[in-house]
Amino acid sequence: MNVTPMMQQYLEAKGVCGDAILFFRMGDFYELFNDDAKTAARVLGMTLTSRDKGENATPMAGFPHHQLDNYLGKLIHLGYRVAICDQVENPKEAKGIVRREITRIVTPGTLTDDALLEPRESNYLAAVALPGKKETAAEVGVAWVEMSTGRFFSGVFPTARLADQLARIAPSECLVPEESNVVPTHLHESILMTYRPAWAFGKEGAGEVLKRHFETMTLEGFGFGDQDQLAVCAAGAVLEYLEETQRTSLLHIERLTPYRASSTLEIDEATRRSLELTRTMRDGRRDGSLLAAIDRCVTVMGSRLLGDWLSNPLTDLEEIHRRLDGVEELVLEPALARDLRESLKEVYDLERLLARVMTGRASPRDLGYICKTLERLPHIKAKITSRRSSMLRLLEERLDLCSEIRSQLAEALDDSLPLSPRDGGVICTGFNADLDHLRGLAAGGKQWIAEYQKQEIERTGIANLKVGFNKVFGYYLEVTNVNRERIPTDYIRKQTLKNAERYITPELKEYEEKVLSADEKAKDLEYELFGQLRDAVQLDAKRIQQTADVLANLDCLLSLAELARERNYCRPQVGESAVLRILDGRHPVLDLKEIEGGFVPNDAQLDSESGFIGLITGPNMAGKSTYIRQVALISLMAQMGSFVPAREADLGIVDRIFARVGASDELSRGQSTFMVEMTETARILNTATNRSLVILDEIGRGTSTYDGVSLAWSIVEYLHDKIGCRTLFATHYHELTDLRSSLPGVVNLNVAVKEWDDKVIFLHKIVPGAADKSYGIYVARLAGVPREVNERAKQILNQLESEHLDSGGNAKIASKKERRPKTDLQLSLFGPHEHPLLEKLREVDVDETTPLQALQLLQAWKKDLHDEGAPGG
Ligand SMILES: Nc1ncnc2c1ncn2[C@@H]1O[C@H](COP(=O)(O)OP(=O)(O)OP(=O)(O)O)[C@@H](O)[C@H]1O
Repeated sequence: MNVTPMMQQYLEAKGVCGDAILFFRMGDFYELFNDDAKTAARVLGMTLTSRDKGENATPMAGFPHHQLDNYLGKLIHLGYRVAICDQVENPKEAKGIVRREITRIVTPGTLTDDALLEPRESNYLAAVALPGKKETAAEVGVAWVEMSTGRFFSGVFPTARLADQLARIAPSECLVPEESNVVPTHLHESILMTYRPAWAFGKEGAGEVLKRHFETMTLEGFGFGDQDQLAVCAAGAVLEYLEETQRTSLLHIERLTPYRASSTLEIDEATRRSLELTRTMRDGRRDGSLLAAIDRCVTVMGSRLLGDWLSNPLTDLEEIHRRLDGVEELVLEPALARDLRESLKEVYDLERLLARVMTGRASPRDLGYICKTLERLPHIKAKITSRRSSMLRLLEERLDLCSEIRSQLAEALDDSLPLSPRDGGVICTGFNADLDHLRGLAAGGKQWIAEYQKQEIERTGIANLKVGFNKVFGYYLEVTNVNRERIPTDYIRKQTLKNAERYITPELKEYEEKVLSADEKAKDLEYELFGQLRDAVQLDAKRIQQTADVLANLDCLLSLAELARERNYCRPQVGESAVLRILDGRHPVLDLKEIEGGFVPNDAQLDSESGFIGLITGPNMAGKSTYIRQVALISLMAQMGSFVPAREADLGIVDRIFARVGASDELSRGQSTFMVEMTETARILNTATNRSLVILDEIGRGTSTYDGVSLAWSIVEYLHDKIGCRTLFATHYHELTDLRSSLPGVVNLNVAVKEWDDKVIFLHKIVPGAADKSYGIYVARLAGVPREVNERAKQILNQLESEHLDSGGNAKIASKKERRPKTDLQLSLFGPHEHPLLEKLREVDVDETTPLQALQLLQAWKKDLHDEGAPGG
């Protein structure tokens, strides 16, 4: 097969971009070939064509170059890597075929394009390093970087906690050694796994790459010691990958911060999911999560940092108080807070702007945004000077005004700036004398041309003679054919049109030269000056980065203060003792929603005196899950330094929060709901300490009643006797309320319900004592289960309540004779003969049936009946 030189070039590029899809620039288009074209046709619906015919036929698909972001974005979000091969020389100057090179490889974790990033969310690339090839090793190193801002962290974690850490970081891509399966497969759905050669994670290579990048002899200066070897390996693998994929500078990654898990509250993966901290359980989106509900930041930097605060609540009392003090001061000074928020509204995304400067991608407009942001600083600094709280004082101290670079930018930049630095209009008049001179020349030349046109009209008497300009001939004189006779002899003909002729004169050409070259020189000079400005910003990068961090912190405090004021939150007392006392607590997310009758606040008290294990019984839909979740969220919010939705709260620091709430969709893990529930419960029992907070909902529901009760019973005993941690346990098993008599730390709670006129009203109020009824049947009625089924269920319930269970543990239902007086419901329902459905109905354990299951059963029964009645059925 003949390969054209262009195709040869394509194949070479393809050879070095691994499994990435290659966008190959040809003129004004990006083209995809072979399998790449087929993939794009399949996943993006691009039209598949063919280049050449016969044996050389090559599948091909393409799009206009200005749609790059669009196609790139789609592929990246679908989890593909994309390599971009651009033309790197001007086709006009090319000798032979134009030179092309891969200019970057874009992957989900290395995005820097604004168009492809969520402004309010961090986008991390992570790497996991293992000691040698040992997957069974006790520890792993994990590093993660945010390419668009340059934030870079690394730490060592127990291998058993890897999934928890990855859930916390939520990277979009993760580098792992080839052939390693260290990352649990269920995480592969949300994180693109990129396999790298083992050497990339090696001790020597990693150390070298880091030292070279940071230009240091050792990493001790960053706080890394011998025990952090794996953290260094992971960080090295990250940098090595960035060097390979990014063809731009990585200067904005100027620090590697060691991450110490001990200073943050541990939240495992399942808990994070159950509590919907930063994403919802149902669709994994930010909307609907706790973060979205509490975010009142006015800058995107603030929003990203708030996400970090929420994902990493603190355990250090002093640090928690520092944040709370800062929030409190802003709550108590609403005018100050308002003023600061107004100022922050004019602050741009300094972190990402700076990263663009460092990687050489900043536009003149970006520099303008940096300048505008820096101009807000003196006002902000003045406002936070001499404040009471140490947090605000510290922020004030760290807020570097960056005055020199600010005035440099302000003096140089024009008011309205272009996107491209090459088109001129970047530098304002008065900044550079040479530039002003060139612009004067260009403008003067234009003026001369206008005069010249006037003069020539007078000289020739041709009223419609005009001077025009095009790229091929430059300036010309245009005369319509009617006036051809009057053309002076010194006109030189250049171009003939249908109705007119175009001429030049030596004089015109001379001025053209002046104008064009002045214009061009002015643009070149502007480009040079722009480059100098960009370099100047680069030199001050550290200072600007620090200021960006201050602004983000300030915005977070203001956001928390705004929320506290808006929703009437209180400052929690946070201390060392193992108490949990909340008065009139509310669920931070539901509290914001319109709920009929309003959200009902609830108290909570867990401590060694009044009981540290709260056992909550109550009907379905009463609000048990909401209540226990709300207690966990309030504790967590307090430890991130936030005020909490309550009238009062006294919360002893917790080291870990465990929540097993609601069955999530576990099918993808290939495990039954019950298995997952027990695995998670096992983890809680094995890792909780007496400083932890445990929230359990309906444990044991997925198995038979006796199994379930027994398990739930022994779990509560274990938590009580062996762990002694604050616990809330919501359950349907009323039997468990007997635990109170044998375990002094257990306190029974239930959700108040009012019965009125055969109806049940959920009051959503948690009250002391055990629930005496289940109300599942009422809930089934609410869900729309037909009245007949409901009536019969009530009957069965009455029987069960009087007779309980038989010796085999099965629901004992009265025999036919006992059960059926003449007016009995079954007669009217199913006729005089025992219908097979009755047997099925008897088998139903109403206590164990959710409204949904009841509906499904009913549907199945109706179908049976229908099939039976059908002709021939
Ligand atoms: N304190 C409250 N104030 C007002 N409405 C509430 C309150 N708590 C819960 N609700 C409402 O009740 C609904 C059911 O709450 P929740 O899911 O917590 O009940 P549950 O007792 O856990 O039910 P199940 O046992 O069926 O899971 C919620 O969706 C909410 O609309």
